[in-house]
Amino acid sequence: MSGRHIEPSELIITERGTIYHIDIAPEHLAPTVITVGSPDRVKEVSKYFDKIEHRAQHREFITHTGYVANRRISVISTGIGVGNIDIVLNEIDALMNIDLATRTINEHKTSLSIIRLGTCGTLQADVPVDSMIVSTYAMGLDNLMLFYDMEVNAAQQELLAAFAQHIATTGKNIHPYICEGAAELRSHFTDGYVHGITVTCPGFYGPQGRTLRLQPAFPHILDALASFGHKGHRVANFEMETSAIYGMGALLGHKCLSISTAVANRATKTFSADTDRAVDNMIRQSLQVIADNDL
Ligand SMILES: O=P(O)(O)O[C@H]1O[C@H](CO)[C@@H](O)[C@H]1O
Ligand SMILES: O=c1cc[nH]c(=O)[nH]1
Repeated sequence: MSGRHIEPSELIITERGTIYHIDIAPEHLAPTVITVGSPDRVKEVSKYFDKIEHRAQHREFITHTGYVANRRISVISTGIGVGNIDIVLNEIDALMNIDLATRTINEHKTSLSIIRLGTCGTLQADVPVDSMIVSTYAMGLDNLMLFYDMEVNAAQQELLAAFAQHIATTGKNIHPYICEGAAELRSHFTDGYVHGITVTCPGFYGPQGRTLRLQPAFPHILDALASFGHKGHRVANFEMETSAIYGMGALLGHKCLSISTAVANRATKTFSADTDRAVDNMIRQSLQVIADNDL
Protein backbone atom coordinates (compact mmCIF):
# COMPACT_ATOMS: atom_id res chain seq x y z
CA MET A 1 0.00 0.00 0.00
CA SER A 2 2.87 2.40 0.85
CA GLY A 3 3.86 3.12 -2.76
CA ARG A 4 0.32 3.98 -3.89
CA HIS A 5 -0.04 7.51 -5.27
CA ILE A 6 -3.11 9.23 -3.82
CA GLU A 7 -4.78 11.44 -6.41
CA PRO A 8 -5.61 15.16 -5.92
CA SER A 9 -9.36 14.47 -5.81
CA GLU A 10 -8.87 12.07 -2.85
CA LEU A 11 -6.28 13.93 -0.78
CA ILE A 12 -6.80 17.65 -1.16
CA ILE A 13 -3.89 19.94 -0.30
CA THR A 14 -4.15 23.73 -0.54
CA GLU A 15 -1.54 25.95 -2.21
CA ARG A 16 -0.30 26.78 1.31
CA GLY A 17 0.43 23.11 1.99
CA THR A 18 -2.48 22.68 4.39
CA ILE A 19 -5.08 19.91 4.29
CA TYR A 20 -8.54 20.70 2.87
CA HIS A 21 -10.95 21.04 5.81
CA ILE A 22 -8.92 21.56 8.95
CA ASP A 23 -6.47 23.83 7.08
CA ILE A 24 -3.26 22.97 8.92
CA ALA A 25 0.07 21.58 7.66
CA PRO A 26 1.93 18.61 9.19
CA GLU A 27 4.20 20.87 11.28
CA HIS A 28 1.14 22.39 12.98
CA LEU A 29 -0.08 19.11 14.50
CA ALA A 30 1.17 17.74 17.84
CA PRO A 31 1.31 14.00 18.68
CA THR A 32 -1.29 14.51 21.43
CA VAL A 33 -4.58 15.77 20.01
CA ILE A 34 -7.53 16.89 22.12
CA THR A 35 -10.80 17.02 20.19
CA VAL A 36 -13.78 19.06 21.34
CA GLY A 37 -17.14 19.40 19.62
CA SER A 38 -17.72 23.09 20.16
CA PRO A 39 -15.38 25.56 18.39
CA ASP A 40 -15.72 27.87 21.43
CA ARG A 41 -14.21 25.17 23.65
CA VAL A 42 -10.84 25.29 21.84
CA LYS A 43 -9.79 28.52 23.57
CA GLU A 44 -11.13 27.18 26.88
CA VAL A 45 -8.57 24.38 26.57
CA SER A 46 -5.67 26.36 25.11
CA LYS A 47 -5.95 29.08 27.79
CA TYR A 48 -4.23 26.51 30.03
CA PHE A 49 -1.34 26.04 27.56
CA ASP A 50 1.97 27.58 28.67
CA LYS A 51 2.58 28.68 25.09
CA ILE A 52 0.50 28.65 21.87
CA GLU A 53 2.59 28.36 18.70
CA HIS A 54 -0.10 28.00 16.00
CA ARG A 55 -3.75 29.00 15.54
CA ALA A 56 -5.93 28.11 12.54
CA GLN A 57 -9.63 28.30 11.69
CA HIS A 58 -11.61 26.99 8.72
CA ARG A 59 -15.37 26.35 8.94
CA GLU A 60 -16.08 24.74 12.36
CA PHE A 61 -12.54 23.39 12.60
CA ILE A 62 -10.40 25.53 14.93
CA THR A 63 -6.93 24.33 15.91
CA HIS A 64 -4.60 25.68 18.59
CA THR A 65 -1.23 23.96 19.04
CA GLY A 66 1.04 24.66 21.98
CA TYR A 67 2.65 23.29 25.11
CA VAL A 68 1.55 22.21 28.59
CA ALA A 69 4.90 22.00 30.40
CA ASN A 70 7.04 20.05 27.90
CA ARG A 71 4.09 18.23 26.30
CA ARG A 72 3.19 19.48 22.80
CA ILE A 73 -0.60 19.35 22.36
CA SER A 74 -3.07 20.33 19.64
CA VAL A 75 -6.69 21.05 20.45
CA ILE A 76 -9.09 20.82 17.48
CA SER A 77 -12.84 21.42 17.29
CA THR A 78 -14.72 18.82 15.28
CA GLY A 79 -18.19 20.35 15.28
CA ILE A 80 -21.12 17.99 15.87
CA GLY A 81 -21.51 14.43 14.62
CA VAL A 82 -19.69 11.44 13.19
CA GLY A 83 -19.55 12.91 9.67
CA ASN A 84 -17.18 15.56 10.99
CA ILE A 85 -15.14 12.92 12.82
CA ASP A 86 -14.63 11.14 9.47
CA ILE A 87 -13.07 14.39 8.21
CA VAL A 88 -10.95 15.24 11.24
CA LEU A 89 -9.59 11.72 11.89
CA ASN A 90 -8.70 11.17 8.22
CA GLU A 91 -7.07 14.58 7.93
CA ILE A 92 -4.98 14.47 11.12
CA ASP A 93 -3.88 10.93 10.22
CA ALA A 94 -2.92 12.09 6.72
CA LEU A 95 -0.84 14.94 8.17
CA MET A 96 1.11 12.43 10.28
CA ASN A 97 1.26 9.38 8.04
CA ILE A 98 1.10 10.51 4.41
CA ASP A 99 3.88 12.39 2.62
CA LEU A 100 1.89 15.30 1.19
CA ALA A 101 4.61 16.09 -1.39
CA THR A 102 4.81 12.61 -2.96
CA ARG A 103 1.19 11.70 -2.01
CA THR A 104 2.33 8.31 -0.74
CA ILE A 105 1.81 6.62 2.63
CA ASN A 106 4.84 6.78 4.93
CA GLU A 107 6.67 3.53 5.58
CA HIS A 108 6.99 4.46 9.27
CA LYS A 109 3.65 5.31 10.91
CA THR A 110 3.15 7.69 13.84
CA SER A 111 0.54 6.83 16.43
CA LEU A 112 -1.30 9.80 17.92
CA SER A 113 -2.95 10.06 21.35
CA ILE A 114 -6.43 11.40 20.62
CA ILE A 115 -8.50 12.47 23.62
CA ARG A 116 -12.01 13.88 23.22
CA LEU A 117 -13.23 16.34 25.87
CA GLY A 118 -16.93 16.56 25.14
CA THR A 119 -20.35 16.95 26.72
CA CYS A 120 -23.04 14.29 27.02
CA GLY A 121 -26.31 13.27 28.62
CA THR A 122 -26.20 10.52 31.24
CA LEU A 123 -28.83 7.75 31.31
CA GLN A 124 -28.20 6.66 34.90
CA ALA A 125 -29.97 8.31 37.85
CA ASP A 126 -26.92 7.72 40.08
CA VAL A 127 -24.55 9.61 37.72
CA PRO A 128 -25.43 13.24 38.48
CA VAL A 129 -25.07 16.15 36.10
CA ASP A 130 -21.54 17.61 36.02
CA SER A 131 -20.01 14.10 36.37
CA MET A 132 -17.04 13.26 34.12
CA ILE A 133 -17.65 10.06 32.13
CA VAL A 134 -14.89 8.02 30.47
CA SER A 135 -16.12 5.84 27.58
CA THR A 136 -14.92 2.25 27.98
CA TYR A 137 -16.73 1.13 24.82
CA ALA A 138 -18.67 3.13 22.26
CA MET A 139 -21.91 1.68 20.95
CA GLY A 140 -22.51 3.28 17.55
CA LEU A 141 -26.12 3.82 16.52
CA ASP A 142 -24.72 5.76 13.55
CA ASN A 143 -23.61 4.03 10.34
CA LEU A 144 -20.16 5.56 9.71
CA MET A 145 -18.09 2.44 10.41
CA LEU A 146 -20.15 0.41 7.88
CA PHE A 147 -18.12 2.25 5.24
CA TYR A 148 -14.75 0.99 6.52
CA ASP A 149 -13.45 -2.54 6.51
CA MET A 150 -13.53 -3.26 10.25
CA GLU A 151 -13.09 -6.58 12.00
CA VAL A 152 -15.02 -7.26 15.19
CA ASN A 153 -12.97 -9.02 17.89
CA ALA A 154 -14.30 -11.77 20.19
CA ALA A 155 -14.99 -9.46 23.16
CA GLN A 156 -16.91 -7.04 20.94
CA GLN A 157 -18.89 -9.90 19.36
CA GLU A 158 -19.82 -11.14 22.82
CA LEU A 159 -20.96 -7.67 23.90
CA LEU A 160 -23.01 -7.26 20.71
CA ALA A 161 -24.64 -10.67 21.16
CA ALA A 162 -25.56 -9.81 24.77
CA PHE A 163 -27.02 -6.49 23.58
CA ALA A 164 -29.02 -8.19 20.79
CA GLN A 165 -30.53 -10.56 23.35
CA HIS A 166 -31.32 -7.67 25.71
CA ILE A 167 -32.89 -5.41 23.08
CA ALA A 168 -35.01 -8.26 21.65
CA THR A 169 -36.99 -8.18 24.92
CA THR A 170 -38.16 -4.65 24.02
CA GLY A 171 -39.70 -5.83 20.75
CA LYS A 172 -37.52 -3.38 18.78
CA ASN A 173 -34.44 -3.94 16.69
CA ILE A 174 -31.28 -1.88 17.04
CA HIS A 175 -28.09 -3.05 15.33
CA PRO A 176 -25.23 -1.02 16.78
CA TYR A 177 -21.52 -1.51 16.26
CA ILE A 178 -19.09 -1.62 19.16
CA CYS A 179 -15.60 -0.11 19.41
CA GLU A 180 -13.25 0.10 22.39
CA GLY A 181 -11.19 3.01 23.70
CA ALA A 182 -7.48 2.64 24.47
CA ALA A 183 -7.22 0.81 27.82
CA GLU A 184 -3.72 2.28 28.20
CA LEU A 185 -5.09 5.84 28.21
CA ARG A 186 -8.20 4.94 30.18
CA SER A 187 -6.20 3.59 33.12
CA HIS A 188 -4.91 7.10 33.93
CA PHE A 189 -8.38 8.65 34.24
CA THR A 190 -9.75 7.10 37.43
CA ASP A 191 -10.06 9.48 40.43
CA GLY A 192 -13.24 11.51 39.95
CA TYR A 193 -14.13 9.84 36.63
CA VAL A 194 -17.07 7.42 36.06
CA HIS A 195 -16.44 4.66 33.48
CA GLY A 196 -19.14 3.19 31.21
CA ILE A 197 -20.38 2.39 27.72
CA THR A 198 -21.17 5.45 25.62
CA VAL A 199 -23.98 5.33 23.07
CA THR A 200 -23.14 7.50 20.06
CA CYS A 201 -26.26 8.73 18.27
CA PRO A 202 -26.87 10.13 14.79
CA GLY A 203 -28.92 12.98 16.31
CA PHE A 204 -29.62 14.87 19.54
CA TYR A 205 -33.42 14.60 19.60
CA GLY A 206 -35.18 11.49 18.19
CA PRO A 207 -32.11 9.20 18.36
CA GLN A 208 -31.59 10.18 22.01
CA GLY A 209 -35.28 9.69 22.85
CA ARG A 210 -36.17 13.41 23.07
CA THR A 211 -39.71 14.30 22.05
CA LEU A 212 -40.54 17.86 21.01
CA ARG A 213 -43.19 17.83 18.22
CA LEU A 214 -42.24 14.57 16.44
CA GLN A 215 -43.33 11.28 17.94
CA PRO A 216 -40.55 8.74 18.58
CA ALA A 217 -40.47 5.37 16.80
CA PHE A 218 -38.81 3.89 19.91
CA PRO A 219 -40.47 5.57 22.95
CA HIS A 220 -38.65 3.40 25.51
CA ILE A 221 -35.13 3.77 24.13
CA LEU A 222 -33.79 5.36 27.35
CA ASP A 223 -34.92 2.50 29.58
CA ALA A 224 -33.90 -0.11 27.01
CA LEU A 225 -30.34 1.25 26.88
CA ALA A 226 -29.96 2.20 30.55
CA SER A 227 -30.90 -1.31 31.67
CA PHE A 228 -28.21 -2.99 29.55
CA GLY A 229 -25.03 -4.18 31.22
CA HIS A 230 -22.36 -6.71 30.33
CA LYS A 231 -19.42 -7.96 32.42
CA GLY A 232 -19.40 -4.92 34.70
CA HIS A 233 -19.89 -2.40 31.86
CA ARG A 234 -23.20 -0.56 31.80
CA VAL A 235 -24.49 2.10 29.43
CA ALA A 236 -23.57 5.44 30.96
CA ASN A 237 -24.27 8.16 28.43
CA PHE A 238 -25.39 9.52 25.05
CA GLU A 239 -23.35 11.77 22.78
CA MET A 240 -22.58 12.08 19.07
CA GLU A 241 -18.90 11.40 18.17
CA THR A 242 -17.18 8.68 20.23
CA SER A 243 -18.04 5.57 18.16
CA ALA A 244 -16.39 7.11 15.10
CA ILE A 245 -13.33 8.26 17.04
CA TYR A 246 -12.84 4.79 18.56
CA GLY A 247 -13.60 2.93 15.33
CA MET A 248 -11.45 5.00 12.99
CA GLY A 249 -8.72 5.57 15.57
CA ALA A 250 -8.28 1.82 16.12
CA LEU A 251 -8.14 1.11 12.38
CA LEU A 252 -5.56 3.86 11.84
CA GLY A 253 -3.40 2.74 14.79
CA HIS A 254 -4.03 5.69 17.11
CA LYS A 255 -4.75 5.55 20.85
CA CYS A 256 -8.13 7.14 21.58
CA LEU A 257 -10.10 8.05 24.66
CA SER A 258 -13.37 9.92 25.05
CA ILE A 259 -14.24 11.85 28.22
CA SER A 260 -17.44 13.85 28.57
CA THR A 261 -19.05 16.10 31.13
CA ALA A 262 -22.67 15.11 31.74
CA VAL A 263 -24.65 18.29 31.15
CA ALA A 264 -28.02 16.48 31.17
CA ASN A 265 -29.34 13.61 33.26
CA ARG A 266 -32.09 11.94 31.25
CA ALA A 267 -33.22 9.69 34.11
CA THR A 268 -33.74 12.48 36.67
CA LYS A 269 -34.67 15.00 33.92
CA THR A 270 -32.16 17.56 35.17
CA PHE A 271 -29.69 19.86 33.41
CA SER A 272 -26.45 21.32 34.76
CA ALA A 273 -26.85 24.67 36.55
CA ASP A 274 -23.45 25.80 35.26
CA THR A 275 -22.17 23.91 32.22
CA ASP A 276 -19.20 26.26 31.73
CA ARG A 277 -17.89 25.55 35.21
CA ALA A 278 -18.43 21.80 34.89
CA VAL A 279 -16.71 21.63 31.49
CA ASP A 280 -13.85 23.79 32.78
CA ASN A 281 -13.39 21.35 35.65
CA MET A 282 -13.10 18.45 33.15
CA ILE A 283 -10.62 20.41 31.03
CA ARG A 284 -8.36 21.33 33.97
CA GLN A 285 -8.38 17.87 35.54
CA SER A 286 -7.86 16.06 32.25
CA LEU A 287 -5.03 18.35 31.08
CA GLN A 288 -3.33 17.68 34.42
CA VAL A 289 -3.59 13.90 33.88
CA ILE A 290 -2.27 14.25 30.31
CA ALA A 291 0.69 16.38 31.42
CA ASP A 292 1.50 14.33 34.54
CA ASN A 293 1.53 11.05 32.62
CA ASP A 294 2.99 12.34 29.34
CA LEU A 295 0.01 10.95 27.39
O1 LIG B 1 -20.10 19.28 23.45
P1 LIG B 1 -19.68 18.40 22.32
O2 LIG B 1 -18.25 18.02 22.38
O3 LIG B 1 -20.06 18.99 20.96
O4 LIG B 1 -20.49 17.02 22.46
C1 LIG B 1 -21.89 16.83 22.55
O5 LIG B 1 -22.65 18.01 22.35
C2 LIG B 1 -23.20 18.05 21.02
C3 LIG B 1 -24.71 18.12 21.11
O6 LIG B 1 -25.13 19.20 21.88
C4 LIG B 1 -22.70 16.78 20.33
O7 LIG B 1 -21.55 17.07 19.59
C5 LIG B 1 -22.43 15.88 21.49
O8 LIG B 1 -21.55 14.82 21.26
O1 LIG C 1 -27.98 15.05 26.23
C1 LIG C 1 -26.97 15.37 25.58
C2 LIG C 1 -26.10 16.38 26.04
C3 LIG C 1 -25.01 16.70 25.29
N1 LIG C 1 -24.80 16.05 24.12
C4 LIG C 1 -25.61 15.08 23.68
O2 LIG C 1 -25.40 14.51 22.60
N2 LIG C 1 -26.69 14.75 24.44
